[in-house]
Amino acid sequence: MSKSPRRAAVSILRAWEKGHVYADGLIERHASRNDLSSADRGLLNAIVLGVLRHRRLLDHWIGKLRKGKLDHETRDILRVGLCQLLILNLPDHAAVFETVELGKSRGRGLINAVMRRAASSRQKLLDTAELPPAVAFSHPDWLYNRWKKAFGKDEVISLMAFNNAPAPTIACLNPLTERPEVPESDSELELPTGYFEVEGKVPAELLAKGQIYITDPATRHCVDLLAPQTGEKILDACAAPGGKAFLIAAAQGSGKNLTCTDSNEKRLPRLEQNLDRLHIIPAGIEAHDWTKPAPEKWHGHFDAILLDVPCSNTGVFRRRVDVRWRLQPEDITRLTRTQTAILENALPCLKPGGRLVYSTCSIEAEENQDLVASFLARHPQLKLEKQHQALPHTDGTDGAYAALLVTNA
Ligand SMILES: C[S@@+](CC[C@H](N)C(=O)[O-])C[C@H]1O[C@@H](n2cnc3c(N)ncnc32)[C@H](O)[C@@H]1O
Repeated sequence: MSKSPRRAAVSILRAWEKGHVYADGLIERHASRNDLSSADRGLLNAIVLGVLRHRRLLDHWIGKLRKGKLDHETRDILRVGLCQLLILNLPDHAAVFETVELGKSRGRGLINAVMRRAASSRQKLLDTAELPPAVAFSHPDWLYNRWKKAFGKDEVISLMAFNNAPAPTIACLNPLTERPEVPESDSELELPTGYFEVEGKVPAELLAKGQIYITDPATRHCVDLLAPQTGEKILDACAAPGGKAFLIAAAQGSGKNLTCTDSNEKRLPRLEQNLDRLHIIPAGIEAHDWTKPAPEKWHGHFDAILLDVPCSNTGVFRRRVDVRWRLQPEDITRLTRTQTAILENALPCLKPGGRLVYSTCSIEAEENQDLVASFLARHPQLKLEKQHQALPHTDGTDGAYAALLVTNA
């Protein structure tokens, strides 16, 4: 039986709180399980992402509207209700009535009272100017403090505001297939050639035929730095689900000299399917954990290597809305150890004179510029040719870092 999207939102928030699964996966699973219409799917998505983006502010409002303890379920119902009322601006009567319906009979009086109080004090609640920025823009204190140190207070506020705005869906045309008719668009985004904003429904047919790939334009920086040439042997070491492998094959005119690896075997079928749909037959797809030494067969084998390493994802918070609540400071330190090991083990696989691009979707210097600088200090045969850091709030794209390292011939 079809469940209301609001009820599904509460179940998802409960599951999210208890487990380690990311929100996108939970939304997809619940939407299919409950057989939601596309309008209801849209509402479910907006509510869950809205609650996760504005979680800290919603809790601040709940604290203002109701003193005393709340059980977890009632708190989630109130988050869902206040998100509809104050973030999504849905009509008061629907937001209040539908939210009260979500409660068990003994809790409905409380939910009703909080929702009505919120509706009548809307203006006051929405005036967040006096709140600490990390509360007003719903980010953890440690990240706010870290970014304030790195970027300055004004910039961190623009960054947090950017992270809370819904992200556009952007598609890249596949130059390996016939150019399709692209849907008309009123997009105001300035996009590179070959990219367009998808407004409304994603064109399923173009996707299925491999004529487009959904991606953010920031993902191209690392491949631009790598500058793959036709005929070169290239390794995409952390390749799943295949976004950058697609760009490399597109630049080379085919995937026949491209080797893709990933340590997560479960992600390999999706990588293979994506490449297949995009008309790319790579030289090989293999499971390999690059924190371990490279197999002998790859030593000195590649003209160019892309290391699109696992990272904190701090550049993509507007798309991965719940990462800010999962990430801990010690995760960044742990990730830098993995990133360094991947670099060290991939380096011997370059041919003399080869090129290596290290890339992340992080905006943390510790994972980017600092890590590359220490790597270079240990390998004087390498030179930093170029690096590029895209910042979400200044570039208007996802955050991304890429560094091109070249070896002496
Ligand atoms: C940022 S994602 C790569 C995205 C991909 N390049 C794309 O454009 O679609 C990082 C990938 O690194 C993989 N990974 C994590 N640790 C790894 C390791 N030690 N060796 C190889 N791959 C690893 C993850 O499974 C994940 O698929």
